[in-house]
Amino acid sequence: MTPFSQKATRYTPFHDQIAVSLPDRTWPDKVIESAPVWCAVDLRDGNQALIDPMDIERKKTMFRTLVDMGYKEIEVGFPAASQTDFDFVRALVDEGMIPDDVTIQVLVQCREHLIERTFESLRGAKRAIVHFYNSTSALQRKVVFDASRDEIKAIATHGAELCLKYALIVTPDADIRYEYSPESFTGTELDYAVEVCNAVAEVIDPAPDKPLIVNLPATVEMATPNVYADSIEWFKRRMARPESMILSVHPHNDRGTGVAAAELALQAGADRVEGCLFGNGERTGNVCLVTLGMNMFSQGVDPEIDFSDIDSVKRTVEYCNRLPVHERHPYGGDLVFTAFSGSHQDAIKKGFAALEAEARDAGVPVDEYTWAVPYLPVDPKDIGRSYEAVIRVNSQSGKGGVAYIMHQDYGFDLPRRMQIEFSRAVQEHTDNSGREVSSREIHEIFRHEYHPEYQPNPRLAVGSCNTSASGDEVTVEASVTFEGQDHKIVGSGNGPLSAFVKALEEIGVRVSVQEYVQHSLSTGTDAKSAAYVECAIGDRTVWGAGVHSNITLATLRALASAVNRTEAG
Ligand SMILES: CC(=O)SCCNC(=O)CCNC(=O)[C@H](O)C(C)(C)COP(=O)(O)OP(=O)(O)OC[C@H]1O[C@@H](n2cnc3c(N)ncnc32)[C@H](O)[C@@H]1OP(=O)(O)O
Ligand SMILES: CC(C)C(=O)C(=O)O
Ligand SMILES: [Mg+2]
Repeated sequence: MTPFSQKATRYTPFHDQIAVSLPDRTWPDKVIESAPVWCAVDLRDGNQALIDPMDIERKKTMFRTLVDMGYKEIEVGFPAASQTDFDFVRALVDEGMIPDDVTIQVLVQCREHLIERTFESLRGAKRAIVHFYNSTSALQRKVVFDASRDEIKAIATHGAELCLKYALIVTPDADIRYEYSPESFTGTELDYAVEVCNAVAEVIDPAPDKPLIVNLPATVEMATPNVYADSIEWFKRRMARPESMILSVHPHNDRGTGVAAAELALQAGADRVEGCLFGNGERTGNVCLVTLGMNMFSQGVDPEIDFSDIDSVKRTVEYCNRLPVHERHPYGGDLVFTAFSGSHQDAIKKGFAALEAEARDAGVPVDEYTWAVPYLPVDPKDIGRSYEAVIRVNSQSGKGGVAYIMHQDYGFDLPRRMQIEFSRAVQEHTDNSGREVSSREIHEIFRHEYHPEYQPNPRLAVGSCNTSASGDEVTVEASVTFEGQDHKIVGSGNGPLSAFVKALEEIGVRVSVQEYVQHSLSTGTDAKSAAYVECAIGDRTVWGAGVHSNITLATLRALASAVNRTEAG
């Protein structure tokens, strides 16, 4: 059997098939500064690639979603192909579902009976784009049509003539515009593609106020996206009636670079882009309209499409297509705003804190302040997603992620060295389980580690306490249980904590406090306080935590929590 490494010799490099030479290209220096004309082809190209094509209810749902998002040109089907597609176009027209600022588009081959039926589907429509196509590629001319260049060009021009004919006969009162696609453009010699499109333009006779859309599909993506961009710029320079022609692109994603191809094509002068939500479509899909639009948004360019509730768009697309959107799909996937790894979590946590501080200093609401958080290209909230899933913890996570969850979900603002200590406890758990640990589980681990009432076999428990002050001196009287014995202990110091440390000496507990932090709990039961103490006890340094509505009791419990984390000595 031929080894895999030698099988590559079966494939012809693209540059040996199609010559694209544009040494004076200008597109690499261009920047996308405004939205193109978008055309959503989910209901045609997307639908023709589905395992189970959409039924009429699904089609209506998809159509409404596309309209609500702001798409103004929507390819709604191939009405001559099936009764379902025909009926759907009829339903859109008859039920008045097409808003005045939206134009439906229908696709048809350059064959008379199909063109006639297509116009029948549009009877009564106010306006539409009739999109006719034939393949022009060298390969298809040979194997599908067995026809010469001139014969293939004649299919296109005859298709254009038939469209004009049936528009007059069937839809004389409608505002019909035309789109022509030299299908398999990427496999077509460029000089020939321009010859065919200019010949079609000659027949259609477009005008600036009624332009012809010339759509150059990467029916199969065959080369790197810079080659597509070169071909678009090359073509645009040679369009016979540039003022009356709209240059449209229709990238597919066979090489996984559909988005890049569309973006470089826009730099190269394309005016319009056809694609599908979340990249549904033939084989590896059409170019993803969500990614393209959101890429613009993330560069400060208004895509003129509303992505403010991306989850609901995703749910609709999954319902209509009966295909899942991948968890890693740009912008919409479930995991794309989630960091599991420690250093990312640390940076995100610091980024959020810095953003909030800068917005506060500038007196600007944080959701209007210039976005800059590491690892998050856009603010998830701008597209209707929450911060809940931004940080998730598994064995790859570090203290930043654990601290973020403790703060975000439970209001605990753990001191830095305590974060390090606690994250070791969480890490031990994730290493043992080998899986992600939920926010609830992290809280549970925290309680077992630090809360005196949950700690296993606590040595020291604080019951009630009284404090009194005289001058600078504070006296604490506390009832405690230590290693099973109840005690009433008293001590004085310059604050309740040092007084309690002193009192504990009465029962032989020696503690040296290294750090003490307290704050009110900002979430949940607002009236409570949290206290954290770092203590040297014997030869160990450990943290303890306490929560109570009384700050002194929270502090004493924190100290007890630290004692409970050491062995009897
Ligand atoms: C790249 C794309 O996405 S293109 C769009 C593809 N989408 C679809 O095809 C979905 C809907 N299509 C269909 O349901 C069917 O193809 C129909 C109903 C339109 C036509 O069905 P049929 O006539 O039975 O068959 P089919 O599509 O195979 O037609 C093939 C014939 O049309 C010719 N043909 C194919 N495309 C075109 C075209 N665009 N213009 C003119 N002739 C064409 C072929 O050469 C072939 O001719 P032959 O029979 O003389 O060999
Ligand atoms: C019909 C055409 C535009 C098409 O879908 C393609 O070439 O991919
Ligand atoms: Mg296509």
